[in-house]
Amino acid sequence: MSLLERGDNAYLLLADGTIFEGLHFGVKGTAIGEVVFTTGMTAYQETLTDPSYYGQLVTQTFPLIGNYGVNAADSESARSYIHGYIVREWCNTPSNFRMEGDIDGFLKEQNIVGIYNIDTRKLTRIIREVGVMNGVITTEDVYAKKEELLEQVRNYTIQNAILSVTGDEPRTYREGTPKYKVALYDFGYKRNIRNELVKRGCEVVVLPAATSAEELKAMHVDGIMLSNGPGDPSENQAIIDNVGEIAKLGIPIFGICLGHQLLALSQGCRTEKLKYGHRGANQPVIDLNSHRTYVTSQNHGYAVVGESLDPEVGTVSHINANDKTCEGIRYHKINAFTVQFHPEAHGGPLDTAYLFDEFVAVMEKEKK
Ligand SMILES: NC(=O)CC[C@H](N)C(=O)O
Repeated sequence: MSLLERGDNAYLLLADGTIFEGLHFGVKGTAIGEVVFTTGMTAYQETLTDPSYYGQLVTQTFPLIGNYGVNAADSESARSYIHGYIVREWCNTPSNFRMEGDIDGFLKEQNIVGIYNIDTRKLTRIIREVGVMNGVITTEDVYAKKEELLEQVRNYTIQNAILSVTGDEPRTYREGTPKYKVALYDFGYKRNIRNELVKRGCEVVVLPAATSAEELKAMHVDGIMLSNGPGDPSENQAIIDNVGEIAKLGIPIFGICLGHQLLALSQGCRTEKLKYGHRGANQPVIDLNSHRTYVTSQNHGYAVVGESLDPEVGTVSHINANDKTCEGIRYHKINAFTVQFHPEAHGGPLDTAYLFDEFVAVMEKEKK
């Protein structure tokens, strides 16, 4: 019997009432979330462990997932925060010299409900046409419980996102004799952001999201990294106010994704929800200064409204080549630059890793 014919039933019910019938992998149960798609053809483990996916049901547009297995080294955080996983087909005979297990085992270990053998192309087309919507994966009889589930699905919102994923105490990482000390604000950070900094001679102190500007000041850091993270950026007023205070310290700042959005909000910008977001490893981004286009890794559902940026405060430095939304800002009055995409990749191309070099160069200049 092929993998596609085997196993217990699972269902995906969307907020608009559409039902997909599939089979279950991972754990059994019922999981509600916002259904989003990612177009990354590889790096499923990095996707599963990127805390920015907190509260979402993630579907992969690539039809075969799991063929190179999973391992401890490739996780982007200590655990997975996604609510559910949706694929066309998963591979139960993975093969790779680095593998330590398979995707089904990984989902079971992480307590994640998965569904496979559904038409993920059809699902993606619905999301692209209608926009991101909530849904539920269940291994129970969806037809018997449809109305009850629909009510829960329609009332679902991602809440307390940052506080659900941030660490509870500062942690320091270094290699050899570091030259710079960087505070990494953990809004749900991906490990490779930390690694890219450590690799460039930084001692990285990962800080809980609520660490105040005053506490930070006492640490005498050379630079501040504002991390990626989950949820609607505008729903974090206390953190946005704190980021505004942090920006006043005069310490060089580099922000990625949620960090970019939070800094922009603190500087008077607005954010908006995109129809279906940018998630994948081949998003084209134009650097408006050099006119070069970079292929970038992305995972976001919201964006800073470029027009809401006061020209005295900053300039939009990058835009998305597809929908022209804001992908980066250079600030004039504070020593900061931020990007909506992921220069740390994992997965995806390393085209924009040079931004970490730029951040180090800014810190070096400030030191002198
Ligand atoms: N990767 C991120 O930092 C995502 C930021 C934010 N949660 C969004 O969806 O837009």
